[in-house]
Amino acid sequence: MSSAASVLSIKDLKVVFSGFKALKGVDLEVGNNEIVTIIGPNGAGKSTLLDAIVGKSPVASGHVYYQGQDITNKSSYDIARMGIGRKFQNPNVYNELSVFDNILLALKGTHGVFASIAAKLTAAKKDKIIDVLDRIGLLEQGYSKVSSLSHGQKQWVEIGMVLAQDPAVVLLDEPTAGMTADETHATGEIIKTISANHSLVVIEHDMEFVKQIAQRIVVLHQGEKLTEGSVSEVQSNPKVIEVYLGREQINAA
Ligand SMILES: Nc1ncnc2c1ncn2[C@@H]1O[C@H](COP(=O)(O)OP(=O)(O)OP(=O)(O)O)[C@@H](O)[C@H]1O
Repeated sequence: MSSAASVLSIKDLKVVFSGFKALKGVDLEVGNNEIVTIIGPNGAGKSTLLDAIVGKSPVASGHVYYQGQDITNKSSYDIARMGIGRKFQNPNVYNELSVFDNILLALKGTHGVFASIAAKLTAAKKDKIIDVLDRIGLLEQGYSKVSSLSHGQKQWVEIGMVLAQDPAVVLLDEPTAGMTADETHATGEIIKTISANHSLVVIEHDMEFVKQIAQRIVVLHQGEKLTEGSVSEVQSNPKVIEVYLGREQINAA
């Protein structure tokens, strides 16, 4: 059974790759408009967890419920259509098209590059695209080619493409990878804005950024949930310091 208050409810999830247990029974609840941040050492199973939610990694046992419906092992296509949007680490944008056209192509119910751009744009679609551009902070760059944007701005276009699909849940895998400090901070503000209308699960390594956005942090380690809690709870947890934060501090020094 899923929890009534959760938009996403994960129960005892196990993922096994050729005998290797990447997830060993993970539970996770994500509430409406909540930002859940996942941290943990390399290989902890963070990406695998998001992959399992969107039907990209096969679930060996356990369940994923979305809005009370069991979506375990449904196809990625069906899960995306139902309302779970996923942004991957690498930008997957059309560089030679404008920011506006990239968002247009991602709009729900839009099919094919030529058909979408050639079709007459309804006022409703235009408003929707402008709203997305506003939320990702790229209104002024709407008619710029994506190729002219910075790395960080390209990442925001991709977030915009996810938003254009109207997902209830947005999953982001290291959204600030490769970004400057200013871009990282701006990404945090974008995520907070987005959370007014969506629930988010964000994998992140940058602890400053985690502190900026985090409401609840889940710590994964070797395929298991080590703990979860607020920033201060997690930061003062000796087990987390031992397996992750201590190491991060040494890396940052
Ligand atoms: N398709 C796969 N086939 C086999 N093993 C895999 C596969 N995907 C992930 N793994 C293994 O599962 C474990 C968890 O990987 P995962 O990418 O989920 O970790 P992560 O916490 O996201 O790490 P990172 O911070 O390095 O991205 C790793 O040991 C990885 O090598």
